[in-house]
Amino acid sequence: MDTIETVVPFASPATRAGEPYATAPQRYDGLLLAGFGGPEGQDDVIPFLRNVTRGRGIPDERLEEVAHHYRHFGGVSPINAQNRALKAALEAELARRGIDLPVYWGNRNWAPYLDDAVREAADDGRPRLLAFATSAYSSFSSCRQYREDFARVLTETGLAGTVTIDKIRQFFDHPGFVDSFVPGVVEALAELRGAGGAAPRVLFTTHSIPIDDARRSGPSELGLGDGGAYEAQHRAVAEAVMQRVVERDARMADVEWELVYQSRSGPASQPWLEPDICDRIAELPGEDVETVAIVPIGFVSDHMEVMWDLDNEALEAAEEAGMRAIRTPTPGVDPTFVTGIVDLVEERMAAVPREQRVHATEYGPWFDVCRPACCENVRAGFRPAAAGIAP
Ligand SMILES: CC1=C(CCC(=O)O)c2cc3nc(cc4[nH]c(cc5[nH]c(cc1n2)c(C)c5CCC(=O)O)c(CCC(=O)O)c4C)C(CCC(=O)O)=C3C
Ligand SMILES: [Fe+2]
Repeated sequence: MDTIETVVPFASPATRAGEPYATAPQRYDGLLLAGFGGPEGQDDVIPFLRNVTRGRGIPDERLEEVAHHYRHFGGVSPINAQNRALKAALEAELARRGIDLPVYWGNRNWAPYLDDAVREAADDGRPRLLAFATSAYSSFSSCRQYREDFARVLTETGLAGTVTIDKIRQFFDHPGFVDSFVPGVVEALAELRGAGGAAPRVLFTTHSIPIDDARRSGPSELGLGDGGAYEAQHRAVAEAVMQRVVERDARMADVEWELVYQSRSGPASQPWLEPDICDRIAELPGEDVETVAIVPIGFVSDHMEVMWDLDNEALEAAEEAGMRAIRTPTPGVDPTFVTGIVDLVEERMAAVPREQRVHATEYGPWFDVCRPACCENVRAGFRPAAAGIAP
């Protein structure tokens, strides 16, 4: 059998050892902040969407239908500004702790591209990169696609074998992520409930994905069914957030929560995770629910899915249903989140043993290194991925 060196020479020796957790401390030369990317003007919109859908041959007319969300905001996605702010916040926190780790920011789908970030790190003589991707859960879109793009970029730049990229574990249940949602939910519930009102409903919301992708999310041996690790991780995070909310405000012990999905795309014939947030909102008045807190646990910042699909569509659905609704904040550059990311960087550099790692749910601490078929996408077929165990 081929070894990882001959098949996918993209990861550091620490990762190639074949263990799911880093076993020895590892020096890194730079932190690769890997984002999705978004357009920054009307002329960028269609080229950006062609990048997002590359290899799938989607005609421009169909892309123009998706484009209207971006067109509505002048062709500008807020996501790049949010990643610039995150980069600055990470640099400040790394400097505060005296960690010599320059941050290289690169996106999968728009400038600044991952290719340029990796070339820049190589030019600076900093070849051992540790990546933080701005996506917390396990699935093709939120984990593996980043790893495949790392491998593609190392090949296309000719830097495979020179630059290595390891990836920080999926961080859905790191306290830095989980805790950052709590104050917003506490505040929203207090506001919605007012003085002695009925219990509001909490809708934890995340990006829908095809059920085929959900089933394959995470290592198959966990046997998590149709929703896979993706759904299980979200349910666990929702529960952890609610537990912390009730610890802070005991009046909310009777509040019920649900997991809902948003931003579905793709052909109607393909099943995606449900229920859709707007469908649920329309049903709630019939179940005597009068107010709703919408908690975007699937997103690290207020990008287009939040600004359009929640602040526009979901809040409108609530208004039509005659319900009061509050959308709570995403982590953004909240210090709880930023210090949590740097804690994850330190955890990985020091190879902290699994038992000593902080985690807020029974599904954590998630693995440092993915298994061969982890989050594979059958539609896309096999592509090599960085930061994984040898096939
Ligand atoms: C799980 C998930 C996250 C992670 C959540 C997170 O951690 O952020 C995420 C993030 C993002 N997705 C984004 C944008 C898009 N996603 C698309 C398409 C798709 N996303 C999917 C899933 C996810 N996507 C899926 C299964 C598809 C269908 C493709 C297929 O069939 O395989 C399309 C194509 C058009 C369309 O199909 O609608 C666009 C334009 C942006 C940028 C927003 C901005 O600009 O602010 C961000 C951060
Ligand atoms: Fe997406």
